[in-house]
Amino acid sequence: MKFRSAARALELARRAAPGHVAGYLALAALGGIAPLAIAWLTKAVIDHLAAGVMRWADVLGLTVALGVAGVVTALVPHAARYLRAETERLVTMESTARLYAAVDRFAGLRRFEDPEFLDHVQIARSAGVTSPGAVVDAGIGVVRALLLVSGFAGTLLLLGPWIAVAVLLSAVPAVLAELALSRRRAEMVARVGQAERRGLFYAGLLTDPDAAKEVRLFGVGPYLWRRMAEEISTINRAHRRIDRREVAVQGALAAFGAVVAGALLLWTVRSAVSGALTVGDVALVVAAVGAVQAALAGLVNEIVVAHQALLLFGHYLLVVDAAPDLPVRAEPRPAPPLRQGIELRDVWFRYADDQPWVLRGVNLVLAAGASTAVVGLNGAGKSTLVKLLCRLYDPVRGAVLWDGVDLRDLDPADLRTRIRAVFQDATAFDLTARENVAMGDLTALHDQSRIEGAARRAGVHDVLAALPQGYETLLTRLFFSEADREDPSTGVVLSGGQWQRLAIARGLVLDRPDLLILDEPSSALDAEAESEVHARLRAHRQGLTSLLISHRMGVVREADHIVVLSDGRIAEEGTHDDLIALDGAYARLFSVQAAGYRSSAPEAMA
Ligand SMILES: Nc1ncnc2c1ncn2[C@@H]1O[C@H](COP(=O)(O)OP(=O)(O)OP(=O)(O)O)[C@@H](O)[C@H]1O
Repeated sequence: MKFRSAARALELARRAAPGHVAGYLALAALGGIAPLAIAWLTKAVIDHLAAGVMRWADVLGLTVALGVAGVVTALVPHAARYLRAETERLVTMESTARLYAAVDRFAGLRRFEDPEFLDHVQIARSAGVTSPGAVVDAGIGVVRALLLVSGFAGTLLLLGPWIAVAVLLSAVPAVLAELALSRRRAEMVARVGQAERRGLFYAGLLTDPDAAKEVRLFGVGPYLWRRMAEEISTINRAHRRIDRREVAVQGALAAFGAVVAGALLLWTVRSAVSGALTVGDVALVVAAVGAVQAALAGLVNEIVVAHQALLLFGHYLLVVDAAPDLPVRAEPRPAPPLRQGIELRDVWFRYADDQPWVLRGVNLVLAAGASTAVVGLNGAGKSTLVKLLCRLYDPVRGAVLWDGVDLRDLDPADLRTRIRAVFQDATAFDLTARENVAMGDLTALHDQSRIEGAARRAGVHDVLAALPQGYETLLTRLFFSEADREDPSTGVVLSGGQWQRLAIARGLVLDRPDLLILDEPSSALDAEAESEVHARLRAHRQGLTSLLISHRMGVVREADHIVVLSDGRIAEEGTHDDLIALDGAYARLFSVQAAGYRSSAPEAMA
């Protein structure tokens, strides 16, 4: 599993920065060989000097070579650092692009409501995208350390086989102990992952502009901070336990390494005194023992880093490789313009197998060119119906048919070019007014007449045109544009109703969608604005296939066809007059609202 992940990380790096990876690898190899060359050259120079040969010509070549090796050793880390940073940047760019492309490919909403999957996304976004770079870096570090170890171990082998064996064996406990520690650390990281995410959640709340007013007014800041501190303490306790174990284990290993090095030094000096080794050999052994021990420690460290990076990369791969959340046919049919209508045929839906049914056998036809309105109490399933029409979910049973063709047979992206919706909880993008409107159809981004036309239909043009930079004004105080750099106070915050009109403009920027969905489009508007916006929408919807969801019965009554949804079933349907004559749920809802409007204020308050 780990090997497959490592191969994926390397493949990603090879694609993102082939030249940089090759250059970094070459420099790392040079960095692994240069110390060996220096050790051997030093030994040769010392041996010449110790033999009493004082002719400059004899040692000139060696000294120059030593100088060159020294310069290479000095320069390599700097060049390698640059290549390493550049490789990491390019690889992270590629992995980030792949991650967000993969997330964007999920055609539905299921993945975004699965907490376990969201955990993977959170780790993939933060550490996961940098992990392939870390894997490559650690891999190259392993190559360098292996070159160093094998070069110096070979050298020691020449001087006395048992020295090499002793030094290598002395590293075995270190390797095993470090790997065990790394495993423990990885387990700990997985264990505290929840606490870390919760800590981030509290930190986000404490600094979130949207939450700021309630946090302040209700005075819940200290409570949130205490909850965050509890999470941080949990994380710290887990880290502290591992750190203490590491100090104990690494201290013991360092002492053991020093004892082995000391014993070898004693033996080497004694061998030199007895004439079995030269003075140069002593220098070589000292250099080799230090280098092998340092390189083995480096090797273990790189393996540990690679191991942890691969664990994080595992979360990244889970997201990138996740199966589509909605099945899409291998060769989906393009969605044709709507001719007859959309039919929900015996549609059953629930959000998860262990949750109650939200829609229970809904049969409904949205006739092409007609306006349909859906009413019902809170939680009746109206917004869920909208999500099925946009194919953000598939029905659990039954089907939604577009001119008789199951939505599951159509290309979701193609289908969505035919549908526009104004959602109840439309997004306020921290972008300019122009971009906020154009999000409904990006082909209109630079088409002022289309942007303005949509804004006029939604009754928000005058507001947007009067902003400090008109449609180019940023609708946020979180950022400032280049034009505003000197005057960040020009970022504008719209009111709730103005945002809602802007969301309507977004829904109308595509001129004639095949289906226009309006899910509570006017809940934040004042009474005057509401009737004005609905008059415009009515005019715009003439001849369009539209679906309106609203609790405002005065608006609903205008629809060609009205459906009452109750507890996931269609309880009543017909025209306003039909339903009033039926004297059922619709008539009751209508008369309750009408009575509310008619009653005088003091009575209503009583
Ligand atoms: N993403 C979700 N996951 C699980 N349950 C959900 C989800 N969205 C909605 N529900 C549940 O489905 C039911 C229907 O919700 P829905 O939003 O469709 O109702 P609605 O008729 O639009 O209500 P309202 O008038 O309050 O907007 C509710 O019980 C709600 O709790």
